[in-house]
Amino acid sequence: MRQDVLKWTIARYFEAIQQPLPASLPAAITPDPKAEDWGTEQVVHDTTIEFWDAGVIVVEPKQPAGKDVVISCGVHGNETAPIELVRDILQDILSGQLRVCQRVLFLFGNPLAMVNGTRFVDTNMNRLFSGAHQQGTSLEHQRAAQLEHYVTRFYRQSQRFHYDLHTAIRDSAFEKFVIYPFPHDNPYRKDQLTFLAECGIHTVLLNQAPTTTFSYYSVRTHQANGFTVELGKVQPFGENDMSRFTDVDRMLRQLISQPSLQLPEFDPNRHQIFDVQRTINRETDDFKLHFAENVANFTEFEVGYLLATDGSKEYRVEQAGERIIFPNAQVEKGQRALLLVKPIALEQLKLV
Ligand SMILES: O=C(O)CCC(=O)N[C@@H](CCC(=O)O)C(=O)O
Ligand SMILES: [Zn+2]
Repeated sequence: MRQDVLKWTIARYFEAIQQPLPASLPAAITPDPKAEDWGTEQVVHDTTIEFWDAGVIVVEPKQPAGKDVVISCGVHGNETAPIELVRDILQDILSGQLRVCQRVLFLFGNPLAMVNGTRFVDTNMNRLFSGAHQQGTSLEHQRAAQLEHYVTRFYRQSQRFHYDLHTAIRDSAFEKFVIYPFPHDNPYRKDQLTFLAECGIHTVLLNQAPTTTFSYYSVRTHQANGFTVELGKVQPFGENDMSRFTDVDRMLRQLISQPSLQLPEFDPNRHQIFDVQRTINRETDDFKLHFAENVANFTEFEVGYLLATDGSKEYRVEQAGERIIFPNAQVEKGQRALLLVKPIALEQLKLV
């Protein structure tokens, strides 16, 4: 009996970093010491599946149809729904049930944090891309550098995609949404918005500045169509309602198994767009949010409402319609503790 590819990832990663596995882990990630390993390469239906590293799996059809697709998950270790979704797609490829015609790089981002059941171990890995990993030596710094290296080694053809799958810490008024990384002078893509809508994702946040996230890295460095994709709320392994993700699962499978994806016409009414107005970084030890833990992403407060204090500095709602995203008072100093977004009309975007 073969190990499943997720359990194999955990076993391989812990071998590589020469650390013992914790005695008790969730069943979904507990390696079976007696099970057969995947080795370094498998061939299924004329497609080679290469195991470049723990959690770094390249699917290489004999005659690729033109797209290079990166699908990553587990950059935050406790965001389990995307990890289970990617595992299931991979299992179907490895068993021959899903025939792939595009080149695909699957990544399980942070196996150490997956085992810990935490967002990260030493530091938030999704702040360490575009070279930021050079400023430290933790395992997360090392892993971010390796992930950049593997993405660089993978991208070869000109049509490039990267869907970095996450879940949010809080509930969200719009359960699924994406962060569209800052495109610099490039237009927003109608076909990508339509693909996302077919995934059941109709809410889009436009980031208006460079960041050190994984998706921005692929967009900026490799000219990929890339997104941070938020698929609901963090849950422990085995407790996700995977029926919430059937559209995402179906569209990712179509993307990698069809030579040319048949999408409906672009329809502006399918998308609601938010512009990031303000990014509030934590500056002091005394950063506080002035609303409850259970207040959902996209909640709107009245103008003047005191959202947060950072030492003596106050952050209030400045404009009608501002909504909160990703509030987190526990972030390291210098990191983003809150985003404020506002709806904008799709007509205002440069679209192609
Ligand atoms: O729910 C939260 O507070 C965070 C969820 C999450 O991990 N979001 C990503 C967004 C990355 C981006 O801005 O593209 C993150 O914070 O890394
Ligand atoms: Zn995340």
